[in-house]
Amino acid sequence: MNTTLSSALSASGLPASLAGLPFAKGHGTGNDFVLVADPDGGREVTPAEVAAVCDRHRGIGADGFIRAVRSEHLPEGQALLQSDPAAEWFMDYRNADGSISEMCGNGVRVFVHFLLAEGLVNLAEGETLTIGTRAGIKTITRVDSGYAVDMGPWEFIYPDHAAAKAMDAVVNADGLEVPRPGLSVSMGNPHTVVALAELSELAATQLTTPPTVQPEPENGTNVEFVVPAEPLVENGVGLLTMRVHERGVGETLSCGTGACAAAVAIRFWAGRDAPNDWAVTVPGGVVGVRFLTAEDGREHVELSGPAVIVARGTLL
Ligand SMILES: N[C@@H](CCC[C@H](N)C(=O)O)C(=O)O
Repeated sequence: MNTTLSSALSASGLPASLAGLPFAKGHGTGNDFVLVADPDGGREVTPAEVAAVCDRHRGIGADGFIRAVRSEHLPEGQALLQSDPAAEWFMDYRNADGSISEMCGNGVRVFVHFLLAEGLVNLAEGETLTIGTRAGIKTITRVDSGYAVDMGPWEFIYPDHAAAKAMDAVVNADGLEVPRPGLSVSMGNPHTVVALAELSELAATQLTTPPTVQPEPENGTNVEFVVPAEPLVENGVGLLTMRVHERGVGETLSCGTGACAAAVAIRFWAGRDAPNDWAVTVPGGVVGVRFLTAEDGREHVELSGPAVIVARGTLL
């Protein structure tokens, strides 16, 4: 046995550096996270530590790892405090493989729910809170069904190409009969959205191996396969069903930024009469997406959905 490695592990098999660390486990529509409070920023985590904790067989198991740090203790957070001194808390988000992502839409709701459960913030229904993320400051409102997050403006990853052709990528996945056109959308993090005609096609798509995307955005991409309902709109709400393969994770039961990107792409393809309100059904539940004109005069995307904490514990 490699003595260096074994001495770095505790009896649990987790990195010894993690022993004694208190954590919570939570999820938003089945997209699950291990959460750790590190108010003073003294507990930086390595990719190997994150991957060990998120391991579904030998760790706690999760799609992502979230560290709650006071913004003043991270360089990224300090920069954000200049524009919003109220953004006291920073969501330090990692994918299950230890890689950093700029943003996590389900994670941000669970993050705020965790801050509340830990007594680190107060937030009554109808009140808002700003928090720092690597995709900038986000404003979260506590609503009766959970949390509504102003995710900010969406963007095309390849603006000229997308506007001209309505698609900018070719996507293939096991189970698809032929490669499909995709549209690359940034919600702070990268997404490539593919529309499928039938739910049977969505079910046949295999996401145990990553889809291929040509061209792939520079830092990789999350890939959403989306079936628009027929008819698309019911009572003013656009209806979508989606599965996702997440960068740094694999297939997940839900992806909040992915649901936003899916609504952006389908609304773009649907044209002028497409609605501003969308309900996106994912394997883990339903999230809401709304397009609204924000105070800055730009179109923002609002994501809403539940957040749950299911356990607290201590790593051994
Ligand atoms: N599940 C998240 C997205 C997490 C980050 C993603 N895997 C990436 O690498 O960009 C969500 O709810 O948005």
